[in-house]
Amino acid sequence: MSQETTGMNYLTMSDVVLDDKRVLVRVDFNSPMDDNGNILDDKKIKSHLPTLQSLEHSKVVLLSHQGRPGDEDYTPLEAHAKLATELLGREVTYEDDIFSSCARNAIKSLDQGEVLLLENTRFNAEEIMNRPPDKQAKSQMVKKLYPLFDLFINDAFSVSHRSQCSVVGFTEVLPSVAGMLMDKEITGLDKALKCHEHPAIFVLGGAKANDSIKAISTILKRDGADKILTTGVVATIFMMAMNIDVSEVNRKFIENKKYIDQISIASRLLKEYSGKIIVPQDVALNNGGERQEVEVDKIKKGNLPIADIGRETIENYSKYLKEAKLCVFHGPTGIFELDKFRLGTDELLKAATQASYSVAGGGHTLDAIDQLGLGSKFSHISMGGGASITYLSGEPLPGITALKNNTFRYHKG
Ligand SMILES: Nc1ncnc2c1ncn2[C@@H]1O[C@H](COP(=O)(O)OP(=O)(O)O)[C@@H](O)[C@H]1O
Ligand SMILES: O=C(OP(=O)(O)O)[C@H](O)COP(=O)(O)O
Repeated sequence: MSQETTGMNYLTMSDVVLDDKRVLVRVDFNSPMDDNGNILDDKKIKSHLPTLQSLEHSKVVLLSHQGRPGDEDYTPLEAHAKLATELLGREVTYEDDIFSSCARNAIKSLDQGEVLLLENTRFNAEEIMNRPPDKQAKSQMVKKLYPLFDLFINDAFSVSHRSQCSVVGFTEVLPSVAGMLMDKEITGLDKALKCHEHPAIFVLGGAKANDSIKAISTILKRDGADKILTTGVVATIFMMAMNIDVSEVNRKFIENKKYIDQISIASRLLKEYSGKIIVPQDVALNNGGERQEVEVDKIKKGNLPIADIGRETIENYSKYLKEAKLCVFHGPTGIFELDKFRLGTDELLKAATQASYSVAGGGHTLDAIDQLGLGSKFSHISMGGGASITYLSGEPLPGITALKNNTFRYHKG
């Protein structure tokens, strides 16, 4: 049983018999993809190898999502099965459905040691309706699949902040345990959660700004950070909350991302926690592919997209990070995929490693860390961006709560 800090515990793979069992594993293979459907980075898939290697005498079925409906990286999982086959050194068969009779027959005919990857869970409409576990247990996916298994393993920490069918539904109806990656993530992040040394600095950027803004609210409520340094799309929203004119193109960007409602939340947070949330003083605009640095009150002039934080901000934020005892870094500071706009991400990642305990999370963030060769310099690297900051905000993650509740339901003795 885990030694997790927050009271109730969950079981791990070493608490149960795995050999000969029919095991359903929720993994998170969601990876950066190029326009041709190729996987750009194998870290997410690799991170599950310890769990999959421990299941070599079980009949294993994997569930994962990839992207979000409407996004360009919302793809089938065929490429993921191929890459998993290479990485695992054993065949991972791909089934292009989730719970049709074809998929169920393929599951039933699995032999010991075989691994089958089902289709992208988000191809099923019920998956992305965030609902409580008891409701998710009544979804078609759960009802059709669960009778075919003896055990459910949640190894997908990085999506456990979502109350989605494949994350919380099976724990209602099957004995369930945490996978090895899940357990490692919780252990690493608990050290940061228990670190009461100050200053504690969070650098929050990237594109999933609603997750970050929700976490900022919870972090500041529990006095969990001395400063929140905003970057990326999160910073654009806070600038708008401060009535900085970010120009039409950036306003449209926020609108298209459906983040307009986040502006008033950001405005409330700025008032409520005065001095805690820091907003860039300058940014780098994308002027025909070139880096054009301007003070934030000059953004309105050019109607050009914000693509990174500026040099003055980098310098200012680096000063905070030099003093930090705890640093949590989530999300690139800009469009780091373009060489001209990766300066902020590179410099702040380097500065973040100087903290006594440093945590970084999120697929793109880890990609940037890899490119800099900084992986070993962080105290804990989390596969989940949104999940890790939610965890560090002190808010329970539905996927982990579901595992804990399962312990009491199925393993009382
Ligand atoms: N100012 C910005 N405008 C548009 N996109 C941005 C900006 N800053 C960062 N991004 C984009 O955010 C993406 C990563 O965000 P996110 O998925 O939240 O990070 P992670 O995968 O590390 O959790 C990157 O593709 C990056 O180009
Ligand atoms: O990559 C993920 O999250 P992250 O970008 O916060 O690290 C997870 O796969 C969750 O994906 P989601 O944010 O579409 O639910």
